[in-house]
Amino acid sequence: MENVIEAEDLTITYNGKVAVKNLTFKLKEGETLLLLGPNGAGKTTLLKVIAGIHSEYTGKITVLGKSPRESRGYVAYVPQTITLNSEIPLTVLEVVTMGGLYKEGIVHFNVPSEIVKKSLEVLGFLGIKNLANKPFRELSGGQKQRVIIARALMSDPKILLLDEPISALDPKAKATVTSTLSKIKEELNLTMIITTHDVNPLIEIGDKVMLINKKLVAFGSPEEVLRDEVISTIYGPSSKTVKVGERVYCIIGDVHLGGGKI
Ligand SMILES: Nc1ncnc2c1ncn2[C@@H]1O[C@H](COP(=O)(O)OP(=O)(O)OP(=O)(O)O)[C@@H](O)[C@H]1O
Repeated sequence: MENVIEAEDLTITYNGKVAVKNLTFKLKEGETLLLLGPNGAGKTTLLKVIAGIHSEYTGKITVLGKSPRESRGYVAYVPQTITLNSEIPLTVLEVVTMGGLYKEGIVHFNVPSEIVKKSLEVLGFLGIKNLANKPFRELSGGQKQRVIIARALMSDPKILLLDEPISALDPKAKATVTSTLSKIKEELNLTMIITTHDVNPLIEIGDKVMLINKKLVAFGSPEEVLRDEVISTIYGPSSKTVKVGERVYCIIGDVHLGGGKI
């Protein structure tokens, strides 16, 4: 397996001010990285650098062997906030076709039939073809997130970056979005980086976990990173990990890592 992302001593700044520093890690093709850290830790900032949309950094980072800017066409970035004007009554199909139109650089409303066909295929692949003609703004949070993921897949990315895809969802919707991501991982073999405050629902799809807090705190397998002595350095002495079967889960005080109450 090839390394698709390599960072060495990466320090990212905004107008000269350090946001996150000294990140060194490698991610192989098809691996899923769960990126954790408290508010302001630098998670979104790192995704933006990998996506080639923020370039103020020192150190080295390559994406698919090139600079992030050069690899932009192969990376899909799903931001935390879905910026679709809810005043415009777009259907799900229209939202997904947008992903194909961006790729082709097309800016007219006469959507080529092959893009419509592909959009329906992608919706079918994610098991939500039945939503195609529904107004996007009327969907539940979990349905919206899956549609936005479908839109990101329209550009045939090799790398999928997802910023907080399960935050603000109820536990059932978290599980549905996680199984969508699991399907993408299994069947499309994409390399994914997923930021989250709630690692537990996603733990089953994480090959690697990175914990940052303005610098690299830990990077490795879930078992290597999700240990009491590691997470307590960031989340305090009452944070704990528990092993259930083969999986490790995090508990912080009476809440899971940034997530729901237990
Ligand atoms: N556009 C910007 N200009 C200046 N500083 C910024 C900008 N975006 C983020 N920062 C700063 O960079 C640091 C990291 O922010 P970032 O949004 O990457 O954190 P995060 O881990 O994603 O946080 P959260 O979990 O709250 O989304 C913070 O100190 C933040 O204030």
